[in-house]
Amino acid sequence: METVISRTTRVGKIKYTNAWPVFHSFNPELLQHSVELVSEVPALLNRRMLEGSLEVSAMSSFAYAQGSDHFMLLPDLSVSADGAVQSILLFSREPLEKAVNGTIALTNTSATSVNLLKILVEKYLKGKPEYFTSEPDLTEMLQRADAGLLIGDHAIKASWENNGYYVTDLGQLWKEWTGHSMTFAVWAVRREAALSNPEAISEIVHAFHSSKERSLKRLTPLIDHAVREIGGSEHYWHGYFSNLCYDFGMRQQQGLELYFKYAYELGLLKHEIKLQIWSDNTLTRVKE
Ligand SMILES: C=C(O[C@@H]1C=C(C(=O)O)C=C[C@H]1O)C(=O)O
Repeated sequence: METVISRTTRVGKIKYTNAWPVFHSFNPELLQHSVELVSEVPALLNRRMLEGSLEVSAMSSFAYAQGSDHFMLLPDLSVSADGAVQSILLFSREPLEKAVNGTIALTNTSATSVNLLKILVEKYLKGKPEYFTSEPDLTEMLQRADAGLLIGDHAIKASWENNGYYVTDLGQLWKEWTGHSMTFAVWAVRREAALSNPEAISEIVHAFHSSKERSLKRLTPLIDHAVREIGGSEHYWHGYFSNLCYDFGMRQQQGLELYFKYAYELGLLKHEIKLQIWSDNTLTRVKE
């Protein structure tokens, strides 16, 4: 674990399209404080946040919970879905009821969704599969397993292929079972950075909020970029970005708290989680 807190704030960016609206207009060069942007899949950002080599990051909500003593959540930022999400998908050779008693390959890029799958399988579907972790390659996964879990752009691309697999959207299944929204990613700051560099964190939070607002007001630049970089149609991406929710209000918090409760009950999390949200005011109080 690093103990030196550099004055440059290292900020992690999820490199999947689902997080683009918060990052699209987030330009470190326009900020007064020094910011270095690190673009990676969620599992790597999670590891770096937990070991302390990033100060701020979008990360798997499950990984936030694992290290919640060290983190505060940044307000009103998340990647959530109230129902189908379109990019957290279980592909199976057999219908779901059968697949959940076979072998399931789990992408090594995720933390939230692999544990969401375990919760759904164990508590809702009453399955007893064997799991193994794999690179996010569906063909390889299904050579060894009955089903494979993909997230992000890997899931999106696989959903476009006419591969004949059964496809289960975990956001939809969660909603069907619990009636709740599901939060896959949150934005967090390490506590020591929030205390030692409050002005930088405040500037970064405001920059995220204005990027999000700008993107959602005008999706066209993001849609064009996604079509160029990933493929698919404008119609697809318009639907995808409009369907996801980037807020972290009561509805999202309640869904996430339920997910953490179930994860704790199954022993996937070692302790119960109380959401702690950063604000300019809290910091003023802490400093007094
Ligand atoms: C909506 C998504 O949410 C992602 C899922 C994550 C996870 O499972 O750990 C982490 C970050 C999110 O960006 C997605 O990847 O499609």
